[in-house]
Amino acid sequence: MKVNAIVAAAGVSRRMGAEMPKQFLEVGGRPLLAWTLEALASCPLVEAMVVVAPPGEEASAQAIVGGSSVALPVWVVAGGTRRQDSVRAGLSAVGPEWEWVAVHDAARPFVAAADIEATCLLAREVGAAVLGTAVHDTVKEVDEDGFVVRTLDRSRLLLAQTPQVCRRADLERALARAEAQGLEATDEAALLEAVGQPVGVVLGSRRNFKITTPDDLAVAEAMFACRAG
Ligand SMILES: Nc1ccn([C@@H]2O[C@H](COP(=O)(O)OP(=O)(O)OP(=O)(O)O)[C@@H](O)[C@H]2O)c(=O)n1
Ligand SMILES: C[C@](O)(CO)[C@H](O)COP(=O)(O)O
Repeated sequence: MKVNAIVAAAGVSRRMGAEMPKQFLEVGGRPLLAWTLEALASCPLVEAMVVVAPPGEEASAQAIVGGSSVALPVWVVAGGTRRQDSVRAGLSAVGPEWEWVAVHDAARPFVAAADIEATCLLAREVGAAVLGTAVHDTVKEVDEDGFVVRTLDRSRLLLAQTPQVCRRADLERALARAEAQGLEATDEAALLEAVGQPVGVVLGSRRNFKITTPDDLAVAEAMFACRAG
């Protein structure tokens, strides 16, 4: 099995509120995107990557690729307004010789090679797979006035992470269907579910959290400092 990883790195980082998109911020002394590319490249099944950059920032992304230790073929393309637009742009740069793609967030630099591999292998077995974690807190449904309505059964809930792995052709079909039906989704699994594709689950680690807010960035700094020390 050989996998082409589509790295979604075209977001604007509204919740981070920094002076530049978070994927270009220095964390642990290097751009966040560099850590993520190297984490993906550490999985032997990943044999190429497509980095989806904010439109107009392709050169910055290319410079980060060049400054990383990644020795795989890497293409850089411009993304779109929504995550699914960016993934679609990335997918269009993946040639038909690639049967399998793994979509991964640039904002998840701590993904483990073993978890990427397990997600890819489950996808090969069942058609598609997503990495995620169980819910570790009690989950409440709340009404618009801020009062608790009920406590949900969390035993069947999954916090979806990336990578999310499937056949190139299935993702293309799911994205095209979403476009035709005006469906918006925050991850690939939701698009695949909508076309009836079963999606298996690999339970991974909370270390693979998505750097979303300034608090997350502080946690990431501490984790990189531990790794270096
Ligand atoms: N149009 C978009 C939106 C998001 N992403 C990517 O998808 C990943 C997960 O998205 P998120 O963390 O929500 O990033 P942003 O969209 O940048 O953040 P925010 O929602 O706070 O603006 C990120 O690596 C981000 O760069 C993307 O490639 N293209
Ligand atoms: C794909 C994702 O990382 C899974 O958790 C997530 O959905 C990305 O976007 P979000 O807007 O932060 O939900």
